[in-house]
Amino acid sequence: MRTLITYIMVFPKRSAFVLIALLLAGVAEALSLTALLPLLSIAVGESIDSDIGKFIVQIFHRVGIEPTLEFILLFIVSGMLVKGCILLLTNRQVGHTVAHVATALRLNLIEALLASRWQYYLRQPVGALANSVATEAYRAANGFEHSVNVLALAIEVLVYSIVALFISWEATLGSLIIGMILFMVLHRLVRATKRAGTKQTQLLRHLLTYLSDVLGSVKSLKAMARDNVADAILHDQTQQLEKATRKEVTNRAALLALQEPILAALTASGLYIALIVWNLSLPEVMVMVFLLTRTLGLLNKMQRRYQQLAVQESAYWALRHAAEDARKEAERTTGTLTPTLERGLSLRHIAFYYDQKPIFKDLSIEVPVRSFTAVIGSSGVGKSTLLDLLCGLAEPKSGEILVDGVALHNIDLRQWRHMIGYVSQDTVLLHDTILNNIIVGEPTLQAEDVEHALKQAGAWDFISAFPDGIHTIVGERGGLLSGGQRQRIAIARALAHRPKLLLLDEPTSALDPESERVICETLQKLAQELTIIAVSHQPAVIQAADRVFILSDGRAELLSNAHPDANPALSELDAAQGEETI
Ligand SMILES: Nc1ncnc2c1ncn2[C@@H]1O[C@H](COP(=O)(O)OP(=O)(O)OP(=O)(O)O)[C@@H](O)[C@H]1O
Repeated sequence: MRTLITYIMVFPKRSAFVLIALLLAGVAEALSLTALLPLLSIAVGESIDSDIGKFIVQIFHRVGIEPTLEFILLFIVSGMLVKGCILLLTNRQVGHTVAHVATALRLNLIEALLASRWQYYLRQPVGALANSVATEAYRAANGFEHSVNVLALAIEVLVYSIVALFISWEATLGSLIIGMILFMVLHRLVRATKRAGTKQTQLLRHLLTYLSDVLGSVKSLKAMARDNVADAILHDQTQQLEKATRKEVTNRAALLALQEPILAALTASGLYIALIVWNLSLPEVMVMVFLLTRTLGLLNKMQRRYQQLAVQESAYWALRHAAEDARKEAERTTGTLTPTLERGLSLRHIAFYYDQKPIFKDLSIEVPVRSFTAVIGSSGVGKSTLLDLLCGLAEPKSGEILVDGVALHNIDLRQWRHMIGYVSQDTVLLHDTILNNIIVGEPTLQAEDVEHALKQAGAWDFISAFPDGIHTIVGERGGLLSGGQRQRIAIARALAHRPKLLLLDEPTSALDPESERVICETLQKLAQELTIIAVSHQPAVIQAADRVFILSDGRAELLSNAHPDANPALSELDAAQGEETI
């Protein structure tokens, strides 16, 4: 019930439209059916003595129409036709609405997640997100359809009951009470279906999270013949899912199977009481039985719809809670100032912790504009974290990050990030063309910008050699390209929007010496126009940099100001790594 009300409150206009349409369809049908009574009286040659019958005949006379058999038949058929047309329009609207609801739920979750703090986002399993966007959104939208149908059927029951009340209020009340008892008795099956639905939602989440992890590392698993281990776990989860689905289907079938005989028994009893105990006339009894069977039939249909809603509702709540949790963890953007990068960047006395784990204690770094700064240090010392701080993906606990002397927390983060080109350590390309892999997220980019960036990144030569050039599909996670080719495309992606600050996390780790030399030369050239900070272990990058900082013990130390032939940073790095191993 809570889900039903929530759906209506979340999508009020669409629900109202569908409901009104369904209501009109119900009224059209009920009105045409009320004509049944005089029709039957005329058909069997009896005088019309019921109130409703007289009332209808009076209305016909008032509008100057003689209620002949032909006319009443035509009236009923027209009523049904109107109902059919309204239903057609309604169902069309329901279809549109279901698609709209699914899209709205998907976008809501994706937007909330993308706007969340980086630390929160990092903890979300990708498979669960894919499951939410695909399966849960679809199931939740179907739940909306069932909700509106439950409401529409409830209104139809009301309309039918009102019509039936005019004929015999005793029989109507009696059958509604019996209908309610039936509803309550069979509600156990609805509750069991709800549990099966919740189980399915949980299992699908786990299954898809695990599946996406397995598929992400399938190469190494296959190479070590461990893919059967994944099989076993997936098999087990699939079996549990099958069990939950079986329960749901069985409960649904049981509800359907039990409703019909109970309804038949009730109708037979009603017929007996009306004919034998109350001595009603045959036309009256026939119309009444028709209306009551229909009312109880509608009640049953409503319960079946409600059962289907119970299966899907857990998907809606799972999706909604995921979005709400993400919104609670939304990135705080307090800054409003427009950033410039004319003088340089300063990190002053930065302290940073992951939970309780200290990464930086007192980190200070100065980076002038139009320079190439390399940051080195042993693994796990905090090099990538430093780049996260510069992008505003992580916030220092104390100390300041200044951009042209303005504190980063006073700067509009989105504008600041628009000025950044970022190449991450693990280059993951989209399963799309090279062109789209570079344009991604920046609709203003043209093919010329892409070509320029590819040339800057030293990728143009190998791409022009492909038969489809920049329209070549790179495969799943860029799997159809070599590691070095992927990295150069990632660098081109970072350069395409002509950033002012280029941040690179191990930019040449997958390159052969020749490609690395080309990239380093490119970076040196680029440093004449923009500011570059590269985290690296590669000697070539360290040698190419103007300035090298080494991170250790939560601090940064400047090692050189130029790139001499024998860079002291390299021996410092070796020493630091040696200490780490000891
Ligand atoms: N999101 C996170 N939550 C908690 N701890 C983290 C998180 N990210 C990194 N760490 C930890 O913080 C430390 C610094 O990580 P970081 O990735 O910055 O190191 P790094 O110097 O770039 O390492 P590498 O050279 O191996 O890439 C590591 O010990 C890591 O385990």
